[in-house]
Amino acid sequence: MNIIKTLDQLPEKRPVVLAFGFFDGVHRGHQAVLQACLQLAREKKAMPVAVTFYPHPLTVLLPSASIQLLLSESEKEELFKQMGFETTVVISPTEEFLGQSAGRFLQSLSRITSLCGIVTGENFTFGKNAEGNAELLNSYFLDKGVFIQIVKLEKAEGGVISSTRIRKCILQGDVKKAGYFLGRPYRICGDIIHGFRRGTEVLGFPTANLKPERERAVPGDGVYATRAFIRGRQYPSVTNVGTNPTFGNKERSIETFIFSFDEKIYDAPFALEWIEKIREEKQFPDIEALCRQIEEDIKRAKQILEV
Ligand SMILES: Cc1cc2nc3c(=O)[nH]c(=O)nc-3n(C[C@H](O)[C@H](O)[C@H](O)COP(=O)(O)O)c2cc1C
Ligand SMILES: Nc1ncnc2c1ncn2[C@@H]1O[C@H](COP(=O)(O)OP(=O)(O)OP(=O)(O)O)[C@@H](O)[C@H]1O
Repeated sequence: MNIIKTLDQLPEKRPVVLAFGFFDGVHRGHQAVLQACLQLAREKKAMPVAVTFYPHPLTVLLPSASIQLLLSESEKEELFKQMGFETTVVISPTEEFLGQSAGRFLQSLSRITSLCGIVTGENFTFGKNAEGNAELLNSYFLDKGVFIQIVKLEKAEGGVISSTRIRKCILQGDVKKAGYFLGRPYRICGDIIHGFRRGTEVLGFPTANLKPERERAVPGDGVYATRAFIRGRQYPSVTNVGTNPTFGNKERSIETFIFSFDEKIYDAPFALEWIEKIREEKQFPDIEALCRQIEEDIKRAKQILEV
């Protein structure tokens, strides 16, 4: 994947079709925009380019805001690549960039000599206070030889699919619905860290403790059917998110019990796919009651994962 940092660095000789957005999650709505960009580029014999941002514009305008993202920068680029994009522009948005008027942004686009098409969704906005919209983009380029394609909004379950809506589902534990809106299960990559070793020594259910990236959306507390990915292989598993009230931990942890697995995995890259919530995390009166419940959780996870 060829990553460039500004629109000025786009090739001057080869025509380009751009798709604009933050694209967090690369959900089904984003996929419609990106597919339309690939298709238009094929028709125009042009290079399709996804134009995105990092960090999230909100955190630039409001540094105290914390946003819980659905993808890391590299995961988003990998998804663009899998769809067929060879080049991505990742703009680091400054306050000045975000504060420019819609008119100035349009002028800067019209200076790209190789620009032959732009694709966005119906709800795309740009410029200070989101004053520019898809309609303005269309009217501005009407007589400038740049084809503007506005993609209809992808909807599901009574509303428009959006990154914000998917983040809410995940925080509320509805990872099944999040996966439906994303078009694939929600996935978190991260390092394995050491827990208190109670899982192995007290309960008989050893767990891999996942430490996700700092800005990552983590499903709400509860027990989930999950799939773990280690060294390119996938394993059915069950994951508890929470503070382990039975033991009164202070910190929230993400602990995965992988079925039929007894390797040491501290240094291996680890990823977890979240399939469906099983139950809330609870305080148990004793360790035996917790263990009995974990046995039930494993049975239910196996049903959900069909293993
Ligand atoms: C499937 C599963 C379900 C769990 N459910 C609960 C729960 O409801 N309440 C709780 O206090 N701890 C629960 N735990 C967490 C255990 O308390 C935890 O695995 C144990 O404290 C080991 O922690 P350690 O890895 O830090 O040693 C669950 C663990 C697993 C694997
Ligand atoms: N449901 C959708 N259907 C079609 N296009 C969409 C949809 N949602 C977003 N888009 C388009 O995808 C591009 C990226 O949008 P953006 O990153 O703002 O996503 P979003 O899901 O709307 O995010 P947020 O929830 O943060 O507003 C834009 O061109 C936008 O118009």
